[in-house]
Amino acid sequence: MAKLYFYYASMNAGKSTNLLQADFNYRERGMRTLLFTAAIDDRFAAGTITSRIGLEAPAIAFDAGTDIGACVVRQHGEDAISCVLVDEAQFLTSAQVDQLAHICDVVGIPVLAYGLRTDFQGALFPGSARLLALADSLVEIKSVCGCGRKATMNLRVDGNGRAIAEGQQTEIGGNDRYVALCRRHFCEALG
Ligand SMILES: Nc1ncnc2c1ncn2[C@@H]1O[C@H](COP(=O)(O)OP(=O)(O)O)[C@@H](O)[C@H]1O
Ligand SMILES: Cc1cn([C@H]2C[C@H](O)[C@@H](COP(=O)(O)O)O2)c(=O)[nH]c1=O
Ligand SMILES: [Zn+2]
Repeated sequence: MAKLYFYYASMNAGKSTNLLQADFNYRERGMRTLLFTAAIDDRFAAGTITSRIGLEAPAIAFDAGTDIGACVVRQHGEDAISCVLVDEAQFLTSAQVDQLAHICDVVGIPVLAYGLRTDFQGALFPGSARLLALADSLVEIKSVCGCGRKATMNLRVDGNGRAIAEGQQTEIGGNDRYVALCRRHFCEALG
């Protein structure tokens, strides 16, 4: 039975790297995959999944209006797909996560979704909340805070490295705008 996996982590933990390794693993065995990433994340070339370690691969860019379920069914009808991989899964809508579950349960293709668990205020993203509720398997990708504890939180910082407590949930950025911290140091930074 195909399963829905949610690989979650803080920023800079290796989510995209893990995704690209899993994708390579399928493709080196001659199996076809379909990759998705959020159109809103424009840090790198549009429609590309890029890891900080330098790996990259083309992907279908999704936004809130993308019917991922229909897209996968159409592509699968043309040439069988062995695995669907989704990066930046925190930006999925709840309905799109339901489509991913449908792809597993009805179409029979495993889905590997990679994303943040929480935002800069420690709140769940909508896509992550639905994945935490629906996924067959929840896998944490671990990274480390400067103090040696597990970095589970994402602190948003300004150009001077000062913590930002208020703002929109979505603000695209990399290591210049976010620092992955353990809960203790995240809470201390927010005062
Ligand atoms: N040259 C490198 N060699 C090994 N690891 C690296 C290198 N550059 C970055 N990394 C590691 O890659 C990880 C970030 O990978 P990435 O897939 O971009 O993360 P995420 O998608 O979770 O934000 C970090 O743990 C970082 O330490
Ligand atoms: C915490 C947080 C993050 N984001 C954005 C910032 C990045 O563009 C992505 C996550 O990138 P990753 O390195 O691939 O994990 O999400 C945001 O919009 N709001 C937030 O609170
Ligand atoms: Zn810490």
